[in-house]
Amino acid sequence: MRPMILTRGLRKSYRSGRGRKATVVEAVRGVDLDVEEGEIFGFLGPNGAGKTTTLQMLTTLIEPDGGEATIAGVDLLRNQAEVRARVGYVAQGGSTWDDSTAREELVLHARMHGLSKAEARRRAAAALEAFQLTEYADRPCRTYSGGQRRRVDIALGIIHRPRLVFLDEPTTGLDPQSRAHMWDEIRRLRDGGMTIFLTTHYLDEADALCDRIAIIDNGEIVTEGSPERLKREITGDVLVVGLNGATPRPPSCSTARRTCASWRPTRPACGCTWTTVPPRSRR
Ligand SMILES: Nc1ncnc2c1ncn2[C@@H]1O[C@H](COP(=O)(O)OP(=O)(O)OP(=O)(O)O)[C@@H](O)[C@H]1O
Repeated sequence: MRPMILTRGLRKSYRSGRGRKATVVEAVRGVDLDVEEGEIFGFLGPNGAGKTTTLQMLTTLIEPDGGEATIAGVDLLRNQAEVRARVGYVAQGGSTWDDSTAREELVLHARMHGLSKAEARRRAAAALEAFQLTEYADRPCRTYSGGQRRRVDIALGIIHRPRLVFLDEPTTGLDPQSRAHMWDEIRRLRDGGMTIFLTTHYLDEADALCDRIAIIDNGEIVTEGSPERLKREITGDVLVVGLNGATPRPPSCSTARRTCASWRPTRPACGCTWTTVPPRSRR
């Protein structure tokens, strides 16, 4: 197996404001990742953990402050154009226009990747077929259901047939049936030879879908491994990862850091499912 993503010490801080009022957020604090070719790799963590920032660095949308990365065999810092050509990226917010049809969007994206008109049309038709969208292909995107629109987003992200695709929360907002369909689509991409790196808030999604998972909190990877291994090893009371979009802050813990020994697995009032994982240092 070849590494598809390899990062060492990847870092990113954001500075807002000026002078004495300036604040710095260390969004990603030295992340090491090893993702093998052909894997579905899940990147899990609560709100504000650093998932999107990491994803945006890996897809060249923002520049790291430090560290190294090789993406699909290309040096991220030295050859961003080649990285972009080799990867697909499906953002959280989606990328379709309300008034365009799925077919128009797909043809346009294929053209932007340098394909001829005829080839772009062929690719669009094949993608519509593969994502079971042919029936709706010529209707404006505003008329699609959430699940259909998400399928169009993914078809757009891979129209240039990349070896590696990044999916930012691909199932957020979908109902359980549409989520299950989306999982099937993602597995099908992997079975076709693509490597998938996805972010998610949902532990059940990571468990059902991913070959391996890394959990990030407060800008650092706190644990990684296969879902089976993590489930076997999760015994600690040290870090609580909030699911369903909530950042967990147990009321008894004023520091809300994983060094705080008072953290215990609980079910908070917001109804989130929480889980506990040990930090790297205690594994
Ligand atoms: N442009 C920005 N300027 C300042 N701070 C930012 C910026 N983007 C992100 N941050 C901060 O960086 C940290 C990490 O944010 P990021 O969006 O990477 O987290 P996330 O894990 O993707 O969260 P979510 O699950 O809510 O999407 C957060 O504290 C966030 O407020």
